[in-house]
Amino acid sequence: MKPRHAQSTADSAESMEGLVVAAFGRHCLVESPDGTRRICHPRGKKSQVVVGDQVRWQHTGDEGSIERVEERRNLFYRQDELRTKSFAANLDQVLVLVAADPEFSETQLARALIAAEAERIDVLIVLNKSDLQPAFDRAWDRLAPYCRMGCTVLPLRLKGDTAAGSEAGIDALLAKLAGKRTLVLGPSGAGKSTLVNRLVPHAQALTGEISKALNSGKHTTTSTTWYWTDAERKTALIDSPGFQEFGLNHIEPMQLAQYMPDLRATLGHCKFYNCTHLHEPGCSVITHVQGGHSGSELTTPDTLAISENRYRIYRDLFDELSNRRTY
Ligand SMILES: Nc1nc2c(ncn2[C@@H]2O[C@H](COP(=O)(O)OP(=O)(O)OP(=O)(O)O)[C@@H](O)[C@H]2O)c(=O)[nH]1
Ligand SMILES: [Zn+2]
Repeated sequence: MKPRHAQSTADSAESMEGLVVAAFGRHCLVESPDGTRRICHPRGKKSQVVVGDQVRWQHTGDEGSIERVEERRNLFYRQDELRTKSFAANLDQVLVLVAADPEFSETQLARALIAAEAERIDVLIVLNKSDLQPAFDRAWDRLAPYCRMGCTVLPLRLKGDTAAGSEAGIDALLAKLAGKRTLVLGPSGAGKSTLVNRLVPHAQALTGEISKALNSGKHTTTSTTWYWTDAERKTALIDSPGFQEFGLNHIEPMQLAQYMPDLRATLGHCKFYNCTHLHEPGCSVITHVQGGHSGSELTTPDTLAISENRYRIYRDLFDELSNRRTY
């Protein structure tokens, strides 16, 4: 089930507003508009809060009890056969950080972008380690289809071996983040911790404090954390693990092409209204796949070209989602 709108019956006049900035099991940390933070517990067994939720809460001694979760603008989540994992709610954008090295998985990237599209959340792709050549240029070329389909793709260098290799691209990135709530995802080794530490002073200390408060001193390496990058608390980075194993069980296979902007641009002209775009004759998607699956020879450059890799990802995902087990 998709926990889009968890609500309890109580809505007392004494309740106060707050923002969920960390969640772990049945505890969460709620920040008041004045910046103070307090451990709260959701009331009722079913109500579930996620980082980014706006809530109404009441004092219960030193802690608080969550009375109500406000309706979510969006909820970014993944779902595999066994469970649903919510990353965060009410996001302005998802930033996928990949690097020239280690080589990133395009399938993983595509999955995260599809999950964002399905919730109508903007995406931003950042390619880190521009100091590493020729790996960087190769990775940049692999991202060309993403630029073509309308994603913003930014180059970045957070570190380098030489003096000349100090940071670059950070200003352009900051401009994209300003005033927004951005979930940061990325494969291990891409530089996610380096980025968070660069943009959030004292991030490590803060994470330590949160773990201690929520998890009685143990390290919660698997939880999602909210950071303000500015004293005014206008720009937020939400750091979350879980880029690997990005399950899309919540996506209907027949909807999949709608969530892939390059495929979506070619929709509406297939011969069959219920075309799966896998093998049907007269399929407008297949016509635009680079490498010519349709056999049709286009004489002018195809502005709607779909890369072979992107189409392969579509086919594999369609197959996976059609064969998923439902409970
Ligand atoms: N050459 C180069 N190395 C970088 C750059 N940015 C980060 N690194 C290095 O890449 C390595 C991985 O960075 P981390 O920030 O630990 O990566 P991470 O994504 O948090 O990875 P996990 O901790 O495994 O999740 C570190 O050794 C960083 O110093 C860069 O722009 N260029
Ligand atoms: Zn089709």
